[in-house]
Amino acid sequence: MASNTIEMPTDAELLQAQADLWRHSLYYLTSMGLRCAVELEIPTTIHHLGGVTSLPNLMSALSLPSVKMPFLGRLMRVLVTSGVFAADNSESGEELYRLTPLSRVLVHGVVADEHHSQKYFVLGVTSPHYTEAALGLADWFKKDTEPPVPSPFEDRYGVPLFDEKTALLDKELDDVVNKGLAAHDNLGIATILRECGDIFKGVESLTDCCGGDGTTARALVKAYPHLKCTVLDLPKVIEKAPAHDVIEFVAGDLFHTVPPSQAVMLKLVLHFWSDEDCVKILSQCRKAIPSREEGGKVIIIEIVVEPSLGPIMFEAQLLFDMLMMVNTRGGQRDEKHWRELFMQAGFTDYKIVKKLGARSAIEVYP
Ligand SMILES: C[S@+](CC[C@H](N)C(=O)[O-])C[C@H]1O[C@@H](n2cnc3c(N)ncnc32)[C@H](O)[C@@H]1O
Repeated sequence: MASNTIEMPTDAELLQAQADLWRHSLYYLTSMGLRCAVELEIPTTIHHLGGVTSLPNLMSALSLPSVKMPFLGRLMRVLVTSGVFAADNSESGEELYRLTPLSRVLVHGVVADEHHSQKYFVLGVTSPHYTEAALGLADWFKKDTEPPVPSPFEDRYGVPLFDEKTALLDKELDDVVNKGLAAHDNLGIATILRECGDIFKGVESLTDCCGGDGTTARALVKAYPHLKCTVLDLPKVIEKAPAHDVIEFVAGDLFHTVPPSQAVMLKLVLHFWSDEDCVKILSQCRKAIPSREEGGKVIIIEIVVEPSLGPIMFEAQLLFDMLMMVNTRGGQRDEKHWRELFMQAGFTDYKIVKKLGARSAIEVYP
């Protein structure tokens, strides 16, 4: 029977609970502080100032009114605590702010092969549309809907995210999320090649499914010049892809057909799709490759949810899963879940070849 009394924590537990409650209820202010830093272009400005700056120099480089200096100091203090920036003191005792690896990936406008500024990822995921969709979670849970269950985003706005119709909802949002998606997806191919390039060794031909404008394919053929690489994407994307003398661009729909190759790659594709759709996509990929003996395999780069990666990576994976739950019909899967999808699509075996931070490289065999 429900009791109307509650066991009270000790004073020490109560004080800790209060602090934890503040942190968890207020973490959205960390996100908004990060968004503010990106909107003000603080990472790019510190980069232009040589990678290190004092608060007064940052104020003047940002052209902010001097009355706001103490407030900027408070914002920077939170962002230093969350690892976005680093701080130390100069010999004269003045506080200096520096870029960290995190803020370096937020520097915009730098021309370098491997650099893809994550500015638009931050602006997309902290946008009013995303946050409003998340605010509707409780109402969404109460709604009894026939499968396939629309995401809270789709439920709130009547159109899915990353869809032709998203631009009709809000052109600016569509633009930001597409740029954010491209930046997020592109961050990584150089690391993949360095950390587990062996998965491409000996592969004669490869189809990069949903390969966009061919950024990944160009990096692959540069590293493996013998590789015959095909990029499959929707016609509207392929139309705009820059031509390449080795890479073949094919306009099509991966639910209908995948151009045949010895290996097919699905890099950050399946987490957008429901289980049913993933099985359809994987089945098309299986049809496109030869037997395992002939080197046939599907290469998947995705999150494999796993607590053993440690609390920070695990939390990042779970938050990314919540992002997918709120905004798409997809999600992040653990190994058991992946195995079920591979077997349902008719594959016989798989191997997690390498863990790459919060993501993994998986080979799936027919
Ligand atoms: C998140 S995925 C791309 C990830 C990409 N492989 C990467 O790592 O950079 C987004 C891409 O999928 C493409 N796409 C979406 N639906 C598709 C479909 N049915 N057939 C082929 N491509 C599709 C989109 O046009 C977009 O270029």
